[in-house]
Amino acid sequence: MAESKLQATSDASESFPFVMKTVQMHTGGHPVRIITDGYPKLEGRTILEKRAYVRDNLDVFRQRLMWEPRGHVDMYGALLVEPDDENADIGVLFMHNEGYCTMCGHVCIALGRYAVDKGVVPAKSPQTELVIQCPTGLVRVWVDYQDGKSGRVRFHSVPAFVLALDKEVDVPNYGRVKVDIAFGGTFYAIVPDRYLGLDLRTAPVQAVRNAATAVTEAVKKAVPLRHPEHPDLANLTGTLITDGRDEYDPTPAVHISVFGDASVDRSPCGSGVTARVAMQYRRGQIDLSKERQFSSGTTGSVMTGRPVRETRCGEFDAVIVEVSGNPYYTGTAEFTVEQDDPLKNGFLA
Ligand SMILES: O=C(O)[C@H]1NCC[C@@H]1O
Repeated sequence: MAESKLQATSDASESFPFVMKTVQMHTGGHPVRIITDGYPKLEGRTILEKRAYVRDNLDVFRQRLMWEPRGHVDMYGALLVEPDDENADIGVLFMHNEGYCTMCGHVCIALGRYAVDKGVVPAKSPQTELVIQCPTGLVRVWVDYQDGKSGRVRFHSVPAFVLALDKEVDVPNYGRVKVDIAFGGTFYAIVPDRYLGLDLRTAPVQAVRNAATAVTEAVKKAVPLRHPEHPDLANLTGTLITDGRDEYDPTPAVHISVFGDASVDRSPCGSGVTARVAMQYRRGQIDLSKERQFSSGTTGSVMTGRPVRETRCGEFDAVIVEVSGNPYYTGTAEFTVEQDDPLKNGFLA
């Protein structure tokens, strides 16, 4: 398959000084560090097995690239892997400050553009279609392509569904709070800001980070998650604190996604947009084919979200959601790891 030339993995054993190479992009302000060289060869037949393998055997490589001094608490990475589904053009594992998310929309948007620019699929105007295999499943991607330049990207993720509406959870320091829990390739708790005594328009990001983290921890303790297809998909990635403006409106709805170990998304969070649209659709607040704008409360960057068709996921009524956004290149990097560096494997201060 054409993607093998993009693999970042090799049989080479680790020797120092160790070098890791990346291409850097961002979608809506959130970093996408695409690893192009320096990862050991992965084991595992399926993409979920490969995800488990890197988590259990190669986590130090994530720490070196996501944590300080090469990264930071809000860094995000993408490791390209051989897909195990013949319908996929490329496979990807996602990584952040804490581990390996099963779906990431802002990376799929950046990776769509990157894959077209690298010739994984032949570029076609006005748009080029490709399929990315993510741990959550196959994601269809369309990349605008005009006059030899790739641009805006939209994707259809796996079926999105609601697990719970208005679930009451005790959140230490915030009281009893009603949360929605929805799956947009991974699970999110969704809570309007006023339920937590916040106003997204004025709250300091640190206050949002703290409140969302408290909700995530409380939901993890109180609500058992399940996914009909695989137990590895039953993870709560984080919490979306929203402006509560879920009835359809042509102006952007705002939210902030806090995921992993209290990492704050600069983008509107593609999997979070998918989950929020699934929740809005279930509540009858948005119609099929009506597009809504979603703005990040951190940067003001915008993604669109649109329910496109109903489907099922096991016992759940589900919906396919289209999300779009703009990815940009920010550079390339070559990172060095020296053997005698006591902090060579990274840290979070
Ligand atoms: O866009 C997204 O879906 C992601 N952004 C960071 C956290 C999520 O994985």
